[in-house]
Amino acid sequence: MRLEGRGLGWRYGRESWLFREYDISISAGEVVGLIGPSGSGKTTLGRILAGYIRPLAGTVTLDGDPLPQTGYHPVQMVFQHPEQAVNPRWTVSRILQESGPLDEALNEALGISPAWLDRRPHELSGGELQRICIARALAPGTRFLIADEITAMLDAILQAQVWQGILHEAEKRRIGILAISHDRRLLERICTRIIEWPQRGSS
Ligand SMILES: Nc1ncnc2c1ncn2[C@@H]1O[C@H](COP(=O)(O)OP(=O)(O)OP(=O)(O)O)[C@@H](O)[C@H]1O
Repeated sequence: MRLEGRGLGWRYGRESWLFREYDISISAGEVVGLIGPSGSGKTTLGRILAGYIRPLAGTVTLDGDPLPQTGYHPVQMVFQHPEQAVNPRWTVSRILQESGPLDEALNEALGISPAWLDRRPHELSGGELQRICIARALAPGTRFLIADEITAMLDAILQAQVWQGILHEAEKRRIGILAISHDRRLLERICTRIIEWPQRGSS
């Protein structure tokens, strides 16, 4: 399976184009790093690939077909700020089950404590809540994961543990990953290849 963006272009309102004619392709099982300057449009690209926004130019396809409009989305995105991605009134257990039944082995691999399940988001730390968002995004229907600075708030040991859990799951299920990060050392450790995001105006 292949997630492909062809000729992608985006700009906000009348601002200059953040990117134009941008091509990107991620295959099943690949872990692709994306690194580049702050504010250059990497998150926006991720949102386009995950189907949150339609590109102003170009197309996104999964094995040649447009991204599905209904049902569970095979391209999941996890953001830098987990508190913005969950319903604050729901329990952790309900948040996790939004995308399918609880997966105890995956939760354990991500360092999710069973004691958190009855809590609400504000009763977890940012790093704890992020692991919930990651587990939710790795439901059985996920084929690609767009990971946007997802472990920036974790210390080095937890960061390593969480990525180990994600990579183990991805390898088992041949999930393709786009890891967006400013941390080149992290990307060099986890990725099969790294893409340098083009400078603004260079494409
Ligand atoms: N909804 C929006 N409306 C207008 N401008 C926006 C919007 N979202 C982002 N921008 C602007 O678009 C540019 C690209 O933002 P984006 O978040 O995609 O960059 P980024 O490369 O992911 O940045 P960072 O590495 O800092 O997370 C920035 O200048 C940002 O201020």
